[in-house]
Amino acid sequence: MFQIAFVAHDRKKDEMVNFVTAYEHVFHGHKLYSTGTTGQRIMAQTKLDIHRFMSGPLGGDQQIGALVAQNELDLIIFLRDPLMAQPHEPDITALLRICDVQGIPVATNIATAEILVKALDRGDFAWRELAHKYKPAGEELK
Ligand SMILES: O=C(CO)COP(=O)(O)O
Repeated sequence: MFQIAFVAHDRKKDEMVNFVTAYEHVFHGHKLYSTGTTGQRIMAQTKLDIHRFMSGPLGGDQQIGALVAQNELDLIIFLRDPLMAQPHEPDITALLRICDVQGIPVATNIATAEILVKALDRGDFAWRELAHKYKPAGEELK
């Protein structure tokens, strides 16, 4: 079981719902998280149980970033809108940065999301179990 987060900007929410619906069988059985509205939309369309954080502009990206900082997320599907400025742009940048700090797979478009979910289905995320085991949260203090 892995921990997976879904985040989608408004003009990407339909795409996210369609994507998660298509791969519902893969996501089933994992621990799922999302920002507020994204999770609401996915749960209305699927049978998945998702722990919803706050809406992105109200701090949801930061809450998901906190899980990443603690090495508690294994995959993030973050369908960003590259053509629309967001009021919480610094939060978005911070979330992507902390994913790079921790080396967490994050898909920011549907093509990458497809590849990662197929990898998840194939069992290619087993290395994350080792990451949990050998890199406990807070080990590397600077
Ligand atoms: O703004 C978001 C991510 O930056 C998404 O938030 P919602 O899922 O609440 O719309």
